[in-house]
Amino acid sequence: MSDLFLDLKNKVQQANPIIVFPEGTDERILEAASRLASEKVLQPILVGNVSEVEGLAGKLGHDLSGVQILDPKEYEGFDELVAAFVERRKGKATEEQARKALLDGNYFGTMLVFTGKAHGLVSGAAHSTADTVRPALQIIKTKEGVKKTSGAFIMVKGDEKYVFADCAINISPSSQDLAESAVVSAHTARVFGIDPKVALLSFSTKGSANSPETEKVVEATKLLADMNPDFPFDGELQFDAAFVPSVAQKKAPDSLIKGEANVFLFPSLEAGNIGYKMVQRLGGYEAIGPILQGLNMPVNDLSRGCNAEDVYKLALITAMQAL
Ligand SMILES: CC(C)(COP(=O)(O)OP(=O)(O)OC[C@H]1O[C@@H](n2cnc3c(N)ncnc32)[C@H](O)[C@@H]1OP(=O)(O)O)[C@@H](O)C(=O)NCCC(=O)NCCS
Ligand SMILES: CC(=O)OP(=O)(O)O
Repeated sequence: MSDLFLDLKNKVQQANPIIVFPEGTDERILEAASRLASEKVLQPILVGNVSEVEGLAGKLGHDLSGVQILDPKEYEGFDELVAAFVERRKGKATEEQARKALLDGNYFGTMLVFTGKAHGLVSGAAHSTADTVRPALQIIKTKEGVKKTSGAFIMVKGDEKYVFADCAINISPSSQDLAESAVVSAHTARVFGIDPKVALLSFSTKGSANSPETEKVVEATKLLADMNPDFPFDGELQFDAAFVPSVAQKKAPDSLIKGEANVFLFPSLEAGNIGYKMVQRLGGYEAIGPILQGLNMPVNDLSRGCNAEDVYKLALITAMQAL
């Protein structure tokens, strides 16, 4: 495991937080939860039918000592969660709707986090991003000053670390969304020991093309400048002008980041989601995330293409966000 994650593990281990995994019968989740508990890194809660979860763990040879299993149908605090859900949704859910929703692992797990019974949640190995994050958007909500959450990936290969955003949430971000996302992504970079140099990406560099799509990124760069952030940034830049110093010199000689960007803001979810998967699958980078940025409490999504190691690492990140 890289220094980044060994460091995270040491930090998290001291606090030993409770992390809920709504997909208790997913093999990758079981493997990661068993490992996290046996290494005493954190206290996992698996959501699911107890005999089903235990049966599968037994079959796969995973020890569940130190792992709690909660079945929403049998949970003794269920009525309390229903009342808290109805209260939080303020007229948007009846008691009957709340009872139905809370039988779903993602809603149940999110309410455990919201009510302080767990410190964070990791899901999405077997659910789409929409189904994983919707409960968090409705219940946990964004922090003061953050209008929209966005999904960042930490892309890691050896000592190289980059932040890619938004690869998961906002399908067609506005220029304001992009500027705000740049600020929270720079914050995410710092959490992972990256000194942020932010590029707002486009298919155009400094006016080499002109269209509503390029204008959106130009406008986002201006809005970001108005926010007076404490990190270097530039846009609109093509990826090569953002990442390769010799190309930056040709295409954007006055660029503040000089082809040394390490935080990349994609102009649309199409670009971000396709881009991260290409770098992961063709470039051989580990892609850890998506880390949901700007929420009040840590809830993180997995790609359905994840493996147990990805679950383990995203759980470490989630636990660290909870410290
Ligand atoms: C994220 C997503 C699921 C939200 O869509 P949705 O469920 O239709 O959202 P709605 O517009 O119904 O809003 C539901 C709630 O979430 C909130 N919300 C929606 N998007 C949000 C965002 N980006 N940040 C914060 N809150 C958000 C809304 O304000 C609303 O809150 P309310 O019910 O308290 O009023 C949707 O944008 C989506 O599907 N994105 C793409 C996900 C994806 O497939 N990614 C690729 C794989 S990673
Ligand atoms: C993040 C992501 O793309 O998730 P999935 O692969 O599950 O759609």
